[in-house]
Amino acid sequence: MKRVFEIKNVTKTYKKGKVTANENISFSIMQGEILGLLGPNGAGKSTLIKQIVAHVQPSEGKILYNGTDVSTQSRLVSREVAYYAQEPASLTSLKVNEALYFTARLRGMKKSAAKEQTNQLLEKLGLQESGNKQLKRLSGGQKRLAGIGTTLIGAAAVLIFDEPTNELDPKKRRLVWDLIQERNREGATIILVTHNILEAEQVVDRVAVINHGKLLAIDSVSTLKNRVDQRLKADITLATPQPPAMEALQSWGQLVPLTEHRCRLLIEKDRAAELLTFLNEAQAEGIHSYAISPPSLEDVYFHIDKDPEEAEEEEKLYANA
Ligand SMILES: Nc1ncnc2c1ncn2[C@@H]1O[C@H](COP(=O)(O)OP(=O)(O)OP(=O)(O)O)[C@@H](O)[C@H]1O
Repeated sequence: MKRVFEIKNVTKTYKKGKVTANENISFSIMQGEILGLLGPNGAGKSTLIKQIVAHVQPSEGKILYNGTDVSTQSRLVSREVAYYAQEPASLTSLKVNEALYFTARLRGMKKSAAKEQTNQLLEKLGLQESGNKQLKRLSGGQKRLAGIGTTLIGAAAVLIFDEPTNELDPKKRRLVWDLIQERNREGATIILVTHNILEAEQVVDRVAVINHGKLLAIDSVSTLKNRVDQRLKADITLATPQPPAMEALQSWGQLVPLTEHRCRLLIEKDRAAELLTFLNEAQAEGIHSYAISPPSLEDVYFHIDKDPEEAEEEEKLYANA
């Protein structure tokens, strides 16, 4: 598979070296993939993206786009790589339809095609009524949708989305993920910066986890999941503290008390069916409700991103259970 971007030993510091936003990061972004960039606030994700789109220069290292340094081809990158920052200062005085249309033109579309795609996207995103409004006059969610429109418009080879579904209602979230996946199926490479691990898990091929400016892991979702505890989690809500069923629960696997009314049972996969039967029968004995889930990308994230103190605390908790 072809490497679209190669990030090579990138370090970015601010404030004369006092703040290290990215530290010696190296990885490649492959053509046609959906790569999720995960990490907590201040981890260094936006800094990395700004360097990928050549808005900011690395302090050390370099970034190649199709084999050539991005800093020597920033015009080409801005044509081929669609990125809408979370709070773009420059576009907010434009009307929504102007922002879409001009972006399409900047990406090399002919006037008539740009107009047509602007109208199509306004309709798809449910923004027809807002087409003539200035971006700064839109609600938070509408602004986000307009930003997604400016990323989707044209035929960019790479699309970068920063928290695309923030502030969106559930229907619009679904719509946005569908549109992103549609562009990916058409061949676009997608980079997705997000905190929303649960939603990202549905769409990403690979995940890069960043914290404190460092790349902590990069791999496919399934490989990363293999790094965490493979047991199923049964999260159980108790009708009363210490109900009669509690003793029996302990014989099923590792039982971790969470609160007075909640506990987590970790069981081997092959016992799930039996456990379901038991839980249904045990409801009369003080089990209020339950949910059984396999390892998730969220587990992976917490596993990778755990600081040593937290890890020790958790180990103790599980050891005492
Ligand atoms: N222009 C700047 N000048 C000084 N420090 C900066 C600058 N931009 C970012 N930083 C610092 O670099 C670090 C990484 O910031 P960055 O915005 O890349 O994080 P992020 O992962 O995108 O966070 P978030 O999820 O909150 O958007 C932070 O400590 C931030 O304060």
